[in-house]
Amino acid sequence: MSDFPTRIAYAVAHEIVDAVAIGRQLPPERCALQRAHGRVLAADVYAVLQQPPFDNSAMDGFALRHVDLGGGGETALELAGEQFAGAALGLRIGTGQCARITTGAPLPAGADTVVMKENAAVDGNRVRVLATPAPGQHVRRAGEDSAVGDRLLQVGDILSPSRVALCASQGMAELEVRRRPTVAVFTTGDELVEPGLPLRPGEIYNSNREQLMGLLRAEGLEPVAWPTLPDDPGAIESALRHAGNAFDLVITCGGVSAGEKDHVPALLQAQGRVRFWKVRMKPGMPVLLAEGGRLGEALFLCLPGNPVSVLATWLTLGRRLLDGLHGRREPRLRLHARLGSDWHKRQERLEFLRGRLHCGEDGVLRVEPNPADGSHRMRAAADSDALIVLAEGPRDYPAGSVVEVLPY
Ligand SMILES: Nc1nc2c(c(=O)[nH]1)N[C@H]1C(S)=C(S)[C@@H](COP(=O)(O)OP(=O)(O)OC[C@H]3O[C@@H](n4cnc5c(N)ncnc54)[C@H](O)[C@@H]3O)O[C@H]1N2
Ligand code: MOO
Repeated sequence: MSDFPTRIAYAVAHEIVDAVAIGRQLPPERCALQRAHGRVLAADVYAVLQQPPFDNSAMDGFALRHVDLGGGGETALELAGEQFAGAALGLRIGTGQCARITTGAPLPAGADTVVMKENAAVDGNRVRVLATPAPGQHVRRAGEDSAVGDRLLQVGDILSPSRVALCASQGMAELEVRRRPTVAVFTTGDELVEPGLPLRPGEIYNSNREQLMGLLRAEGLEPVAWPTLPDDPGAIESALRHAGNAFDLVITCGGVSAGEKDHVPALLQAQGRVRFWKVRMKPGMPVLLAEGGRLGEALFLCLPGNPVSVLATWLTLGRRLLDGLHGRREPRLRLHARLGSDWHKRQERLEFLRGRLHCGEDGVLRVEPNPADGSHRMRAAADSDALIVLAEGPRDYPAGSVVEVLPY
């Protein structure tokens, strides 16, 4: 009997990943605004300024007092000055007057409405208003977007460009974000050769490293790739111990299944604390999650060697672990699509297919499963842009069935 969960359901793997991550949330750090894109906020953001900070014009035109406009017909007003976007000049608009104004310029005192220049004609210092604006038209009111003290963003929010811009509009030059984990990436296997070098019979090129590095970088991480490990328990232990003491997250790939050369599970069972090994999903079944124990403080996420298993386990479990470590508040967008053709599962295990997404003019998202479903079929993964999640249990999925999809 193993003293850790094994052959667990996908949903249980998610629960364990969440529990492990919550106990290891990364500490906050200050970060320059310009570097905050994509980071996760570690503190709520409150407005220190009202927005807009002052009443201002939404159009290039003339600021006026609405009471001065006649009921519907043309009105001539005296041009009393100009206020462009920039320092407020302290202009005041009196009865029968107006001021030239540009978009974003502070509204002169007394004015309450803007007529856009296309609806006005200038004749010396007279301005004829050709089409009467509604009261208050084209004025952006101070504070209509936010008031001082409003909570603008919350702990755990991802800093999208709009959110970084929102902080910039508040004058914030630094933000409190979660530190990103440091990540070491290992590929293992005596058969692996680096692209660019000659192959001998029985050997293959190492493709998983680049796949993993790309997937990790897409999350904004800066992973460090270690030299490929041979299928040698001593070499694996030594390298993983070094990494386990120096990184937050160690990701290995290969050597995690049942073969004579699969040394990773035994090492982590002996030296670390395995949180689960083997999830009832295909591909990716032998995936293992462990705390380092005597191998160091790091978390160890050990992915199966088959290339599509790497993709599936990272997208479904790895990213979730990362989100938990970051304390990400909003879950990633969950998408569903209609299957473009029938699919029959050969077994009951949860299965990830690869497929291509497209959204027709009817607004319905559809996904066409790729028939090459082996976990070594990299070309099918490359021809696709989404994983299709077929839940544990049902085996027959007629075309048109609604399935979850994970774009990649
Ligand atoms: N008797 C059993 N055999 C296998 C089982 C099982 O439960 N019992 N599980 C199968 C499943 S499912 C998977 S997935 C694989 C996973 O095996 P490992 O994680 O031990 O991975 P390896 O054996 O090292 O490699 C599997 C496969 O992938 C190729 N590979 C490995 N690393 C790379 C790389 N960096 N780049 C490209 N290709 C790589 C490797 O050559 C193998 O072909 O085990 C099944 N077997
Ligand atoms: O689970 Mo393995 O990942 O089928 O190929």
